[in-house]
Amino acid sequence: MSTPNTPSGARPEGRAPRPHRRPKKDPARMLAFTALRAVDERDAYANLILPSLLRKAEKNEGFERRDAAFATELVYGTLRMRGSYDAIIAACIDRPLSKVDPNVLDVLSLGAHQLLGTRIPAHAAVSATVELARVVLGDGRAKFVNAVMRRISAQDLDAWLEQVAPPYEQDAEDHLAVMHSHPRWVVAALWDSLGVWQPEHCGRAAVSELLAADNDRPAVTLVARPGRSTAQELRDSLPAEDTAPGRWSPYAVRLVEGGEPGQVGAVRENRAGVQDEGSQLVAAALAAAPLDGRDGRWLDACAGPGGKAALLAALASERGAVLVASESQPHRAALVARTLDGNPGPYAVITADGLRPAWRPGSFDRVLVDVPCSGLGALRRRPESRWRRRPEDVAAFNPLQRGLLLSAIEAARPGGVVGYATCSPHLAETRTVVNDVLRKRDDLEWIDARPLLPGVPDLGQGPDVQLWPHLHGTDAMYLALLRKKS
Ligand SMILES: C[S@@+](CC[C@H](N)C(=O)[O-])C[C@H]1O[C@@H](n2cnc3c(N)ncnc32)[C@H](O)[C@@H]1O
Repeated sequence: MSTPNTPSGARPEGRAPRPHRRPKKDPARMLAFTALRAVDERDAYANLILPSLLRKAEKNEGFERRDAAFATELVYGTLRMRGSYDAIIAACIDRPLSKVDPNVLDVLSLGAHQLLGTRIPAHAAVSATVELARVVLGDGRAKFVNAVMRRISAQDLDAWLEQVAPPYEQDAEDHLAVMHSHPRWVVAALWDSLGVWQPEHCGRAAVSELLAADNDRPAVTLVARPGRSTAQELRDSLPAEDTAPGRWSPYAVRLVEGGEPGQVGAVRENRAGVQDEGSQLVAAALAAAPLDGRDGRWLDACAGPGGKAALLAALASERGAVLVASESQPHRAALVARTLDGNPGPYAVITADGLRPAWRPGSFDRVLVDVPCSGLGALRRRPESRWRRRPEDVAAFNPLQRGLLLSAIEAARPGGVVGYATCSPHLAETRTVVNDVLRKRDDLEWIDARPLLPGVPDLGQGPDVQLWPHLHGTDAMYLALLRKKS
């Protein structure tokens, strides 16, 4: 609070002027603010900018693991919950959010997350946010931040959401969008898809669970590349309490709080990697699809950065087959080469446009085409992407998705198998693409993928499969398997 001056400008007797105190710099909060600004201003990706800021802070500011974990939680949590926090901040100020300086809004969002999404005591969250505001915004705007933070601290998250979300009965999608911090169009798209795949479990409770799962931090999952390491080896290389077995994939190990992939020798040696179980299931299902005749040439037509290719290459090696991993972006092809390095059997990494194939038609026995997509199935991992994506992006991907699937079909021999995968449950990117292609061709048989994901429940009516974060604990991967008739 500033001390009011007397009319003459002299301070009232007996009250010494408060000495100006330099604001205290808090490195973790400063770093979180810098990361948020980069995401907002330069469209940076949090999962890329944050590790580089943390590396610098470790080197120059002596950041420890605890500081890094705190800064990461601040950035990821704030970005994920931004929709809910914006609605709450809007209720605490008397002008539209669009009129608030984005720097101020980022400080307020970080503060709202500390107040409403962490266990930091309210007084500490308010004072740390005001200190941050003094450093990055100056004393004048810090007073505004102080006032808003005090209003936010008046109630907890549930009470705020109850107050600011429109009633469910009035507008169900808007209600869920505010409650679970998703754009409304994403709520609508996920709900539509859930309704098709899980008609019995697609009511308010189920869709709320799905949206809430998008806001959970996903556990880090490792893949033991077959023939190169085993799940048991991975578990043995960490303290028992740091790991849990995979739920569905025989190659998976889940890291629980505290487990670090870098501590695992097999990961450092590329014999294992970090990979969501959904992706492991997709690669394993393609490899397990029944096939008559030759089974020696496999293609991953959209391989970058190489997670599924590495599992496929390891499985191919065990069977004496060769994997060609193809990717259109040279820098991503380089990542594929790095991921596949040391694979025991033969493989090739090439840079090629899947729409203009570098191979003769009918060359391959198994083909995976894991197409570029909206990524709505991996919102847990990329906290800013839900705010960046637009509904029109989905339509924009469609011609490429269809083209890549048709090309993959051309690449397969008669009798060969094609797996069409997306990391999105949006119907326009999944079943609609496959149905469109099936309508145009009579040389394809739609294989039931469900038995190829043994033990995995709630996969729908088939023949394709859709995984869900709230049901399977995986990204929302989609897989359709097609066999080219002989
Ligand atoms: C969803 S990602 C694949 C992820 C990968 N399968 C994995 O598990 O690591 C899609 C990839 O397709 C690539 N891509 C986009 N257009 C392509 C094209 N026309 N031909 C080949 N690859 C393409 C993108 O660069 C991206 O690396």
